Amino acid sequence: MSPISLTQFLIEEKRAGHVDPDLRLLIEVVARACKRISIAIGKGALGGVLGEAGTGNVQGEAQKKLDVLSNEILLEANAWGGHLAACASEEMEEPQPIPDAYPKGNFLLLFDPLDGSSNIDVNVSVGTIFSVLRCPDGVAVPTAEHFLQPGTAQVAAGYCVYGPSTLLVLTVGHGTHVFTLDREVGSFVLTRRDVRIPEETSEFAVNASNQRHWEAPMQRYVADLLAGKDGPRGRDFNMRWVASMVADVHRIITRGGIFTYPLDAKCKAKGGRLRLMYEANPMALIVEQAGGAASTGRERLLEVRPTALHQRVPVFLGSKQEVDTAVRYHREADTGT
Ligand SMILES: O=P(O)(O)OC[C@H]1O[C@](O)(COP(=O)(O)O)[C@@H](O)[C@@H]1O
Ligand SMILES: [Mg+2]
Ligand SMILES: [Mg+2]
Repeated sequence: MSPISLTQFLIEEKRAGHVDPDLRLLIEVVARACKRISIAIGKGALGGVLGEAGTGNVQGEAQKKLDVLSNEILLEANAWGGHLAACASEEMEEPQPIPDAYPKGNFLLLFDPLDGSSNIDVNVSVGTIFSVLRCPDGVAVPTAEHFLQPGTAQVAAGYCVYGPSTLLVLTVGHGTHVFTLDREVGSFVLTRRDVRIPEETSEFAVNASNQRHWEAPMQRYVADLLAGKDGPRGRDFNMRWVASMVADVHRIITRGGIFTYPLDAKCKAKGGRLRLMYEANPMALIVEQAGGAASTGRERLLEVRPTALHQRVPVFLGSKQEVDTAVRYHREADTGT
């Protein structure tokens, strides 16, 4: 069968009633922006895009030049698009409404323009994560409160991973699909349709350097993984940690596994490390649509009621049985059973 492009795939999805015409065009605009980011990243030091920007963001983090550049590329591309009412980003304190001079649409776009920032200067895979919501009816100038919708309200979610090849992973609520950027042609081509994550896994991803700060159930859960076949799990587990969520999640989309950034004493006051609206929620929808599961350790991630645009949450996602197991450890600790 001849490969189909992202455009052809989205036309098929539109015909199937899975996406409306405006959402189809919005996804194409985001994909084109990711292609531009991929080109900028590919230039590396030659393009002067490595290193610090010298500015900070609402998270209190030092911004990398590529954090700022990727944010600008996404804002500019979407300002023109005509499918949005407003954008929100990890790199901006408040949402950015589409300027009056530009055509507007009915969607709200959230993004983490550059995920895995700590890996930019060491040439390790990084990415872009995005989530699409509907703008509530009758709202001309959306503010942060209009974005505070649970993950179940997402109409589309995706990430682009900038690695040896550039991949776009997308769901519009009917399965999860992988597209590869054909750099010669300059377009994304469908390379895996309807991905399924294996239910069981022997691979886990966590920043183990935080271990002493973890809660008791997390300590016990990882101790049993490390005990391997000599412990209660009865088999050996392997560990991976890229420290780019997009790369760690893409490995799970490809061959299974569990990714976790749990609550720990260091990030407890903030509610977690990873951001709900433009990291956890889009990844949770992508993973669930591929047959996996996503939880905070105590509730289904997609059902978390958002209270703030940049709020953080604990994250457990990936192979269903393993996420269920991690949740069971937390439930047992919380209920004393
Ligand atoms: O540095 P740590 O503690 O390993 O955390 C790594 C995590 O932080 C992140 O880099 C946070 O995302 P940003 O790079 O977009 O801020 C995730 O991609 C990754 O999973
Ligand atoms: Mg991120
Ligand atoms: Mg980021």
